[in-house]
Amino acid sequence: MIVRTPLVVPFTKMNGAGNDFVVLDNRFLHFSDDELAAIARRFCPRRTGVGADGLLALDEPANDSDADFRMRYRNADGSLGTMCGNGARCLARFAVRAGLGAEADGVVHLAFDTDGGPYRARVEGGEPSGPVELDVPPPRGFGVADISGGERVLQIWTGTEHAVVFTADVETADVAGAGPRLRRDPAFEPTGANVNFVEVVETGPEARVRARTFEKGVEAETLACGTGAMASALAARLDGHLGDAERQSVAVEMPGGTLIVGFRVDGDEISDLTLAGPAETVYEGTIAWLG
Ligand SMILES: N[C@H](CCC[C@H](N)C(=O)O)C(=O)O
Repeated sequence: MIVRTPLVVPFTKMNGAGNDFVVLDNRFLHFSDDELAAIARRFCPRRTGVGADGLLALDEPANDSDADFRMRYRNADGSLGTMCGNGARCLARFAVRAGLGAEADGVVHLAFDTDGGPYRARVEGGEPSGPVELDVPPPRGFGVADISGGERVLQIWTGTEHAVVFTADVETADVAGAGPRLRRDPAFEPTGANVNFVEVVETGPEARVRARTFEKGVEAETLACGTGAMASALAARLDGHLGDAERQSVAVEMPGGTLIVGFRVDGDEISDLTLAGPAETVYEGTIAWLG
């Protein structure tokens, strides 16, 4: 009989507005991309694993980067997510607990690299929860997607691919039906897209929308999606639903909580994009990894 001893791996369970993650300090674990994908597939399932929408790994930054850390993200099915807005907010809080960043007036400032570009975070003091705000690189590729069925769907890249569908009532939107269909539409090949259903509730400089997101890689609706909240807010503004304020704030109400998206608009140029919302540590544990 072959007896193998599992590697005991410490992890932290975190969530941002109910979008939940298994978080590893990979500076000491050195898991490869393939290993992180396999760990996500093994431990993200809710009945046979820890239960999470994705896996976050905190890594050393590249040698030529002066960031505090590098974020790596895997969806629950092991696929790569180039960026995860809620995950980034959680990993920033995790990094502060690991002693990274510089404090000024009770706020810790961090810079980190992701597969979707360089980010900055401001983490407000206190544990285990509190607001974390991100400075986000500008979005790309806003436009009407060329969907096979001919329905009107917008697309925008906010660190990862997003589709946006406007609806009069987000409660009754067909997230479980239209979500997986649009997610695999040829218009979004080769990566596929996360699909956001968005209802505009209040217009103006301090606007409010309700949104629900079907996430690729989780292949289900999640309780909140940070890059999806930004996609929803930006598409609502750029598609003409919110007005013409130069400085735009949008409260994006998702099933698990509210995320605040801010940006500046000059014609169709977007700058100073921010994403803020809660990030919470729930528990610490160990997982037994047999490789
Ligand atoms: N929940 C994440 C998005 C994960 C993106 C992922 N599902 C993908 O694009 O593969 C967020 O807060 O932004």
